[in-house]
Amino acid sequence: MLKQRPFLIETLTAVGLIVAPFVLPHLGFAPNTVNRILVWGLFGLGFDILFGFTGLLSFGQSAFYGTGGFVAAYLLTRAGFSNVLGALVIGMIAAAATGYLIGLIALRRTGIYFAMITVAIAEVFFFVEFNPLSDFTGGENGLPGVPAPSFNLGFTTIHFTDGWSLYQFIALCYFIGIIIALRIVRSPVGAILSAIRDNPLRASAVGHNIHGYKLTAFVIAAAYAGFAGGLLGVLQAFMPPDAFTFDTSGQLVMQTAIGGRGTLFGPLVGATVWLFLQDFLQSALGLGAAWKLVLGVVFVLLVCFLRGGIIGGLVDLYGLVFGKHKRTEAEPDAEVTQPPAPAPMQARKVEHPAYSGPILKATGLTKRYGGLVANSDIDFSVNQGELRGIIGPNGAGKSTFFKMLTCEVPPTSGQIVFGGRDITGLKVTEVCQLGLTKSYQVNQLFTGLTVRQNLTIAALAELRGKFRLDLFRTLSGVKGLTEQVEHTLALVNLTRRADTPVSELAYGEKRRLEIGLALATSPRLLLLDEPLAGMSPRERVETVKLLKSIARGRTMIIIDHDMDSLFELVERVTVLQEGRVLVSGTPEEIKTNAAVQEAYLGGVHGEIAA
Ligand SMILES: Nc1ncnc2c1ncn2[C@@H]1O[C@H](COP(=O)(O)OP(=O)(O)OP(=O)(O)O)[C@@H](O)[C@H]1O
Repeated sequence: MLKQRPFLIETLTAVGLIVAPFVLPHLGFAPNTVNRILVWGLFGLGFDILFGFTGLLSFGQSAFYGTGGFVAAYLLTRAGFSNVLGALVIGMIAAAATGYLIGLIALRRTGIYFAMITVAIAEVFFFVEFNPLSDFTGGENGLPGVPAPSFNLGFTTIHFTDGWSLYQFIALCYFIGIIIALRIVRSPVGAILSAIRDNPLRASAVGHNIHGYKLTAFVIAAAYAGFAGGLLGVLQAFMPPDAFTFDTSGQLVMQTAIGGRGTLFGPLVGATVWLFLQDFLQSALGLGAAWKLVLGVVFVLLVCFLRGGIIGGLVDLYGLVFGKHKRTEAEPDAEVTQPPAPAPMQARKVEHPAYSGPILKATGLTKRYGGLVANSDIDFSVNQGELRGIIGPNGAGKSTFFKMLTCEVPPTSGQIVFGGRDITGLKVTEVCQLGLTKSYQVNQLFTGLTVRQNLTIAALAELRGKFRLDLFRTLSGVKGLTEQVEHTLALVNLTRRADTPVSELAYGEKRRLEIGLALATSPRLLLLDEPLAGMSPRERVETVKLLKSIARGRTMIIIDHDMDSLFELVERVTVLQEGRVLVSGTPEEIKTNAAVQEAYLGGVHGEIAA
């Protein structure tokens, strides 16, 4: 997420665009090269939102670049449409609509499969342009005669013909493009896109409809591509057929990687390097087609040694020169030993206020993995305000049971009722939205973000619901967000570490943040899967103290192997063995239960938590 320094980036961009025509000619840049760089930069703004911010690597952006470009060019050259800006906007809308339809299909898969689908889609569009639609697109001849923009102001008409004159129009388009892109990445949607890039599983588990947000990023990228494609036709007075080629998509990916992904300006910087090298090596050094060899070497070196691209490298250098304080190990955390007593956080509204039974009731819950029965015929219920512990030997089925309760995995048979509502078969996102969530046995954090940003992602899910298109709202405009995040920071004793990146946290702090992520969604029922796992004895003592303070007024179910600590925390304990409920009772009853001792000690009697 970009730092929110009001209007600094916007102002610097405006200044850069204004001085560029006075400075760049002295550096050997022709106006046409600068205009091409801006078109690529604009194309890349949307792509960076998709790739850099959301983590979706598409090789199919040429499909939308070509669609927007050819729709605009067709309107201006064959359909008698004379308003250039209007044609560009229509082209952009056509590309966005195409992006929506393609996204519905492509986003059904992730990772390499998503990338492969986008390659295939780009190829289909290329074929369609050259064959069935060649009457409209001009086939291999493209569409010549695209007019330059002009604006009639009544008393005079402004013409943006070519060179630095056309630059003014393209620079204005780029400036509007960057303003919109900055608003998007600073909005709640932008924050959630970064969370999806870092950990899609957790983003959906805290209650966000990640498919909806990914589709949004896909459509935004298509819209930018469509507008940039239209500008390409205007810039060249001709819509070239190669807009649709796979090379176009590949060049965009490489330029973004060279400049720095997740920075918005990376594609612009990458395009500058690319086009400058192209002009310089081809014309000045007379390398001809061999210039791509040099580009290839530059690309490999950059990817190997500057993983954040040129902008990422500059940011790192800035950090080094100006001595950004980097901690390698955790500072002593005085707060841990003295947990504050924050005001109780409001649990969310009860969905069925008339319902008075247990908050959670599972009946006949069974989970089979092929021939292996992980859980078998479990009947289980928890009352409002209860603190329940679950214990059992390794492989007893405890985590699987939690996964079924939170609807991460569907049960093979059985029913789960939460707050009076049958939630069997719902999605994890919906269940979290109803107020049932868990902290994970193995940390599932947003590792590229800070502690505060992590908790913000979780709190946004509760405050905004699973999907909302507030693309132009700021995070500070989300009512109650700051309070909820600050409150959760205090609850898990991470206030002093709020702006620390997750990668710099000590293990115990990461475990507390893991619990914090679940807490920040204000759950009505909180499940904690081995919250003490992997902690040192000191961290355990502190975390138990912390859990006691969190537990006040909440309904919680806790799995842990540390029975001393667990028995200190909970009122009742359920013991699982070989996927079945062995027994339930108070900690005292469980400690002395012969069957439990048998399960743990293989028949050697004695108190298990002595
Ligand atoms: N996705 C899966 N596919 C196949 N088998 C699985 C899967 N998940 C769990 N199991 C099996 O189900 C059984 C119960 O596993 P589970 O992780 O629920 O136990 P657990 O009580 O949480 O164990 P631990 O205390 O070691 O975390 C184990 O035999 C495990 O190997």
